[in-house]
Amino acid sequence: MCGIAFVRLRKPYEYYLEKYGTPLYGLNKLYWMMEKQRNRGQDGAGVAVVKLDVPPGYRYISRYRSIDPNPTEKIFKKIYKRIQKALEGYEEYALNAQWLKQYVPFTGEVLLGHLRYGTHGVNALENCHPQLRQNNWRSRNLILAGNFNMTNVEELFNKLISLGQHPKEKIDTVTVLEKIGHFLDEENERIYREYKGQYNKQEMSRIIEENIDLQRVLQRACKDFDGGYAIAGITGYGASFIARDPNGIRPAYFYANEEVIAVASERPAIQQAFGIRYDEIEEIKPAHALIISKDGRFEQKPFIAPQPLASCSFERIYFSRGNDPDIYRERKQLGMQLVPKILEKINYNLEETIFSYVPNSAESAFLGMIEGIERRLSQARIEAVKKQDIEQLQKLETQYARVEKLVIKDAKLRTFIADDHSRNEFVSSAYDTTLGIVRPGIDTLVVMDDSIVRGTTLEKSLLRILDKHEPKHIIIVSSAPQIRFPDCYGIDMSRFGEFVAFRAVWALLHERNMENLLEEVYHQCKKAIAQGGNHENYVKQLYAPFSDEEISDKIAEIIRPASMKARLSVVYQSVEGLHHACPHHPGDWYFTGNYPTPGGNMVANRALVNYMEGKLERAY
Ligand SMILES: O=P(O)(O)OC[C@H]1O[C@H](OP(=O)(O)OP(=O)(O)O)[C@H](O)[C@@H]1O
Ligand SMILES: NC(=O)CC[C@H](N)C(=O)O
Repeated sequence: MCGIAFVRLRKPYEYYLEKYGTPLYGLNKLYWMMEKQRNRGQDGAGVAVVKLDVPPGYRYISRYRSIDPNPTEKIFKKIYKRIQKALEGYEEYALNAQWLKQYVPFTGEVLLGHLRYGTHGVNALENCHPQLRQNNWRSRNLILAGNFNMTNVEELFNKLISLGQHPKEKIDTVTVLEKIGHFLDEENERIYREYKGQYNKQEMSRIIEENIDLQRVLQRACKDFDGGYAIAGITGYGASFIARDPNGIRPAYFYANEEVIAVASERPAIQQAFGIRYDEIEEIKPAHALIISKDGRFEQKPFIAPQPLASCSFERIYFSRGNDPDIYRERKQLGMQLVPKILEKINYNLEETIFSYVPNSAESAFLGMIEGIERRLSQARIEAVKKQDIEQLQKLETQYARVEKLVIKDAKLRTFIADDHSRNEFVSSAYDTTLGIVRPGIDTLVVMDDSIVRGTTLEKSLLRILDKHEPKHIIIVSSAPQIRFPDCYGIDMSRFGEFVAFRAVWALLHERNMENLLEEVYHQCKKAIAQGGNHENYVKQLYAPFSDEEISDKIAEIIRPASMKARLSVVYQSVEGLHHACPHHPGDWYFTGNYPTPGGNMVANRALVNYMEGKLERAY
């Protein structure tokens, strides 16, 4: 998913030194926003700072990146230490803007931070953002960091080659950087040609910087992008942009006052760093870029034709921080609306049921579920009073939802976004439980989780732990619907073999001797890939013959550890339920296979072919 954090100081640098008494004002805000977005990426982080109007001969771009287990902390420690060291013996200049900007790194007005959750390329330092495209002409420098994933990297890569470029790697970060960089170069040339003869070469640099049209650069650079993106870029002279994809798949928010412009992938990061109200934060409109000129003026400008809204609902269910007030309410609603299904599963027997949840992102959905149960109980009491049904009233008087904290998560990190190599081991050691609470052989456990993707968290850890309580029945409730299809817009879920829902369908197809459907779909997908162009998502046909319940039951069979004694059921959210709870984030391709871009269908088709042919590579 990746997280972006951006700060633009709109006033002269000395203003902040005077007002806040420190050269670290912008950096501290950036640090805060990055810390509050650590949920978005654990593979690495990076920070780049651009200083405005530094004389030639002095560095004006500083950048640190890290793939340390605590990368943000590591980077900022290093930055602060570096600044402190530069000031040693020169303490009297600590608030001298001109001196700081000439001699101390990271003392600039335009700051960009990034937390990486890699979807293309390995978890190496060189793949961390911000990425730099350097040049001796200041206006040709480009610094880029983004939350994005492109489905058509191959095509974009080939286009770069046809332009005569020689890209150093075939990953989307490089392709995106080179693509935008190329059109920034062309924009430089366009202006040069326009003013040629009117100014000398040195003056020309200023003229170019004054006239660069970033909207035009983005219009030309992004037109072939097929993917989800929120991309932040800074030019060497300080003008910057944050561009959001035409479907609004990836999130981006901003806040501006007379001192700063701040951008982040999530609202709580901005709200907390600046101590403001939520209604002061705006969403960057899909298909628009927030363009900030060198002098600090800003405007949202369209750069691509808008497409139907498909904002990622998985952001709401799991990815984003749960303390965004809207997300909090949506998650509660997701949990609340599962109550009828759950009550049915436990035969309305609250006395012998314990409710709990998997920390952390499922907590709000769990609270919603409990609120839903309490509401139903109070409704039932009101009805019993109305009917003067004393017996029912007496029964209801002692009924309540038995809530216990059964699962404890020791690890601070998120298991889902841990890299593939360490994930299994990490999952098995991440959770612990509180024994001695459940009545063996009597109680049923209802445990809320936000998502079941690979099912490894349940299979390798939670079910084993929960079964130690010797409950009669364990019901795992997922606040998200079944994850059936790959994501190709920023979440690293690109192989069918990773989805427990797909493994379930695979098993069902074989059990019912439907291998011919599998063969047929495989050939359709293969043909589509060979033909290229726009195709439908043929893989949907594999899910079509089965009901949600059939797939859920098969999932329960698959994730059930061999040693487990309790009965096991899995209850999922429906897709309609998801849309009801999160009406403004209709993107649901991982649940439905309805991709908002043609490249998405191709990714699903390719992922199936890869699976059938035993290829483990990503499908984009
Ligand atoms: O089915 P799986 O593929 O195994 O993954 C799903 C699990 O991973 C996530 O937890 P995570 O530890 O990432 O995050 P959290 O603590 O923020 O909820 C999610 O909340 C599920 O519990
Ligand atoms: N999750 C993301 O947004 C990833 C960004 C980019 N595709 C990378 O792999 O680094």
